Amino acid sequence: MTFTNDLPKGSTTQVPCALTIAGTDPSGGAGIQADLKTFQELKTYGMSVITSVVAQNTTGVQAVHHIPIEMIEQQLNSVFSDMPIHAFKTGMIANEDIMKVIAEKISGQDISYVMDPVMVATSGDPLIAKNARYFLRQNLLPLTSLVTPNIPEAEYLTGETIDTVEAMKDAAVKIVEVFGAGAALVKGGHMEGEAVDFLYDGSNLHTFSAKRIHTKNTHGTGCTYSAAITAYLSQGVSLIDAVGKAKDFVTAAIQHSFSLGAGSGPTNHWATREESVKL
Ligand SMILES: Nc1ncnc2c1ncn2[C@@H]1O[C@H](COP(=O)(O)OP(=O)(O)OP(=O)(O)O)[C@@H](O)[C@H]1O
Ligand SMILES: Cc1ncc(COP(=O)(O)O)c(N)n1
Repeated sequence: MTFTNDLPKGSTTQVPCALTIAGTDPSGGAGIQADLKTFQELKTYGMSVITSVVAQNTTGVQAVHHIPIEMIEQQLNSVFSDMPIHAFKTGMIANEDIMKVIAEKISGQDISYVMDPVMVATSGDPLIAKNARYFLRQNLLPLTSLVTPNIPEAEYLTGETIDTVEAMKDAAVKIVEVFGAGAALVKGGHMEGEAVDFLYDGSNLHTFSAKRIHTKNTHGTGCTYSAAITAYLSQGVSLIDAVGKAKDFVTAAIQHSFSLGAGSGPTNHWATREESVKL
């Protein structure tokens, strides 16, 4: 893929560009902050549209403020009307009204769309309204190139209990074949043993496996993983290679994660740098 189209006036560099549409994390481990750190680390120009401001840290969520719908729409218009976007992702989309404005903006766009179907934070705090889950599945899921549910999210999307590797694979297939996602990556962070994820791309199942790292510092792993996939897609990397490279990125980020804060600490977004210092 080349990036000669739609470059902003005065731009001297051809650069892959990615957008995240998500909520914030002032403690810097998850949400928009994790996404932008990941884009930057992977040398993709990062942009963001904020859906909700979340007061949260490593111990949990303290408060949530949703950005008014008109302001979300304005942010989307600002970016989509002026900037090249080679891939985008969504994270926390808290309610149906926010989902609607995003769906309107992105339907018909021929750009890779990665959905992290964020429902509950690592801390257990809910991040989207329960009644909005159905809308997400019916209206946004069919617009995706890839959806990246963890086990509880895949259980919601499929309506099935997932407690085996076979059930994870079946869920990935069902999310594509029945609910219309472009592809589905069911993540095994919540299972025992190896950290195994299954990708169904509409034709084949692919397995991505890494050794489980024994750490409580996994705040933001889902955000970081989906942002890394989005960054690689923005660079024209194929879906399967993008997931494989992003898996290596998130595994290193967990391996070198930080024991910051009193709860589940953040991952290390610069862990794959050669000069990375293990703290
Ligand atoms: N302890 C771990 N060791 C190695 N890999 C892990 C570990 N925990 C999660 N992963 C991997 O990290 C990625 C994110 O998976 P996970 O299932 O945790 O997503 P998530 O639940 O959306 O993330 P989060 O914990 O941020 O909500 C997956 O590739 C998963 O296999
Ligand atoms: C704004 C926002 N989006 C997503 C997550 C999920 O991340 P995690 O499950 O790793 O806490 C989060 N905590 N905050």
